[in-house]
Amino acid sequence: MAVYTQVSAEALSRFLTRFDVGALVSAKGIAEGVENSNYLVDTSEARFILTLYEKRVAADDLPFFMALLDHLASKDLAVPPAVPDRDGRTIHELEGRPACLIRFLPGVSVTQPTPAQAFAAADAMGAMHRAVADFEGLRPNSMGLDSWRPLFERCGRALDEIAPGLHADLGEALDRVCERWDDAAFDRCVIHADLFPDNVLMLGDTVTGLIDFYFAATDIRIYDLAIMHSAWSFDPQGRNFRPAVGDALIAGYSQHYPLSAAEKAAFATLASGACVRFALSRAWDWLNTPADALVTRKDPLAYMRRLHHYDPELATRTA
Ligand SMILES: Nc1ncnc2c1ncn2[C@@H]1O[C@H](COP(=O)(O)OP(=O)(O)OP(=O)(O)O)[C@@H](O)[C@H]1O
Ligand SMILES: N[C@@H](CCO)C(=O)O
Repeated sequence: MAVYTQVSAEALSRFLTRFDVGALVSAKGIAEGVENSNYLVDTSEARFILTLYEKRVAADDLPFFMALLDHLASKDLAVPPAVPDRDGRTIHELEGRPACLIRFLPGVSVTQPTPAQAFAAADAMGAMHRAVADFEGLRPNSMGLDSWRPLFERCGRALDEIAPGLHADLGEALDRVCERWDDAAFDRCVIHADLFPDNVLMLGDTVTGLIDFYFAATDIRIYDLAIMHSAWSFDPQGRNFRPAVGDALIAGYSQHYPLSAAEKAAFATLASGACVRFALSRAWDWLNTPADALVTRKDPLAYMRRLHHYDPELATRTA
């Protein structure tokens, strides 16, 4: 579940009076997601998502995220903008947390994407990268390459409590990625940086929403596709690679930006970097979330297994 902050019906009704959105009819906590508290809110006029921002989203970053959502929505991309109140403000405070009322988009996120769905989703990512060409916002990637070693060191030897050998394996993978990563070689732009299947809403093979931009940052453009490739082209445990899905992602994205020879050559390193990034954030959460918490912990080892697909020479203690 992801409802960390409870919002009372009274507080929500009062909150909604700031907007021209009608009166509160119902509100339900949304179980999906791990980062923020989300409610599905129905009013007499429409349906909305109410998001209260929790630990990982810094309030100072919200103006960047809201400007990005607005920019993408204004270009007719299926991205939900925040709803402004009567004074034009989109960022609020509710129950002591930063909060935004977001337009609801139809669709469901797929758990086992087909190649056709992967093609459509990567096509949408390519369209997003085109659409940010004239977006002026910049945000350093707080989960980018420079953050991985400090996070690895903060996890420390406790990694071996998750699986014996994880400290050595992840350390070796990190060294190899850092040696090979060439920041200067590729185009940069604002990337989504977390476009997992659960952050794409679909109806059939059509993308109806790209959501959860709260890791969006300025970074290597093709790294966004590498993150997506590592998230979409495997079963959730990371055991089986699904080449048809991987190929469809590259084909869908190439409709906007065909991969250059240098990008093709670096793709496995960028995808290994994505695996290190998600193995580390998952490991940190694993070590710092009590086993009986209501939030489902995501398995870091599912990303160690993916790592071995992209870098088969790595040691295999934890895959
Ligand atoms: N604009 C929207 N329209 C429709 N549904 C939405 C919208 N935004 C969020 N949702 C629903 O809420 C769920 C949780 O949202 P979201 O992924 O943003 O949460 P999160 O806690 O940031 O999650 P994550 O763990 O992926 O970082 C989504 O899976 C989706 O079902
Ligand atoms: N998409 C991330 C969680 C949100 O950052 C993961 O699956 O590890």
